[in-house]
Amino acid sequence: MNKKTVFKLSAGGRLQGRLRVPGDKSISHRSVMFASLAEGRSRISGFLNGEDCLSTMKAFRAMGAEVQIDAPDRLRIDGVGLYGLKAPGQALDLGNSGTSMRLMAGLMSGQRFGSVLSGDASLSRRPMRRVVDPLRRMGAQIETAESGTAPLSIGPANHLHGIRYESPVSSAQVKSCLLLAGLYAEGETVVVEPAPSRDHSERMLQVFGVDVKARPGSAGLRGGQSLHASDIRVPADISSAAFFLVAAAIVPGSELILTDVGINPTRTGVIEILRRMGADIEVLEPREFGSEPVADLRVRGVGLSGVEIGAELVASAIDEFPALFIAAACAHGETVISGAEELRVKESDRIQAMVDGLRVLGVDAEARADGACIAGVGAEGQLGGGRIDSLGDHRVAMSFAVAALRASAPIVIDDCANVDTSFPGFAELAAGAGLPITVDHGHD
Ligand SMILES: O=C(O)C1=C[C@@H](OP(=O)(O)O)[C@@H](O)[C@H](O)C1
Ligand SMILES: C=C(OP(=O)(O)O)C(=O)O
Repeated sequence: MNKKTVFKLSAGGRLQGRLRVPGDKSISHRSVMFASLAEGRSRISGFLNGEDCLSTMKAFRAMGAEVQIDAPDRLRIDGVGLYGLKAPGQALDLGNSGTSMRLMAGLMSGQRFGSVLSGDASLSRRPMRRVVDPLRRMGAQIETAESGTAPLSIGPANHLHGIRYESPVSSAQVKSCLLLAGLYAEGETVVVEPAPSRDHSERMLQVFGVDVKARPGSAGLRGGQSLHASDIRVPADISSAAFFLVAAAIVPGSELILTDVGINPTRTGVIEILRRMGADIEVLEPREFGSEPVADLRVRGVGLSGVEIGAELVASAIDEFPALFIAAACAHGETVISGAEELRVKESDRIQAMVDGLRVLGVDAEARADGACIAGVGAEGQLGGGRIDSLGDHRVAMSFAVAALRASAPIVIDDCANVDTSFPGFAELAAGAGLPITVDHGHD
């Protein structure tokens, strides 16, 4: 019997309405981490009550941070101060969450006690040398499995010293990891990246009173600075909104308004790419939630055209590519994606997973080392139906759910339980807006 969660979609449909997707995952993780390290009480609203952020929350509770859940999206955190965390009794299990593991690798490297960070099968395949190597250069005692993967064993901090690190990858996880270690290091820690990655850590650390020198493509701080409690209002996650942007954009006649969406410029590549494809997206009432810009987004369905997406747009849309593969499959003409090799080391190999799934739906798609080439069916054409393996990757699962709007036959998607890591309630919210989805949770 199938024990896994399956999404079942009938073909066709059109989305309409006004909705708010859950809180930003990156900002929610950081809110728990920084509030736990701060002195005083912080209140978080709009928190993403998804499995990944709950893994972070449980880890900090295990180290003595007082986290009260006032409502699923409201937390009250009594921080323990920069040196107040306690040794956890056991390994910290970070589930499916790369962000938790990489950021905490930096933080734990600065503690006076040792720790072990572990994760599920997918997280245990993901590369960790990108954080371990620079952390060792800072003086951290940290070991990986032979393949450079989790579990990570981190020894008690001896003496960390700041470094200037030119990262070969654009990664907010690497940058944030080193900044967190840098809080415990002597001198300054500076990270320079080939292209700017999301800057939520820099913005939020400043809110908590840390002097961070941030410029597009680099960030630095001096060690020993303490954090002061602050209230955080988390915007709706543009990475979750992306499924709805694509869902409305690929079906002429649809119209959606997505409210309170974070539009930090390091995250808005998906809007830029969809607009280049011809999508009608309006940014309404731009405003701020603390240090993060937000707006309502109105999207209307019109015909899309294929485009070339190069390396310069990859970092600002990194998690939105699975959804963009679906937009490309529905567009008129060819879409060529390059410079996106990072997609191969996410929860799944997202280039292969998306190309394989599109082929099941009859789309002419080819995987390349650093991207893909997708021949779209155009506004008049249709995708086929079929059975797709999401490989347990939340974003692959949600992307193929959206594809059903343009399919000629039902789509069944296997292994969808991990949608709860980033977007709890996706199926219900999408069904309410008109996506013909039902969920089969399987049986034990
Ligand atoms: O810092 C973060 O919160 C994240 C950074 C990105 O990863 P990389 O830093 O590996 O690009 C992104 O894919 C992930 O979902 C969240
Ligand atoms: C890559 C992702 O997350 P993480 O790296 O935190 O697992 C994601 O959410 O798409």
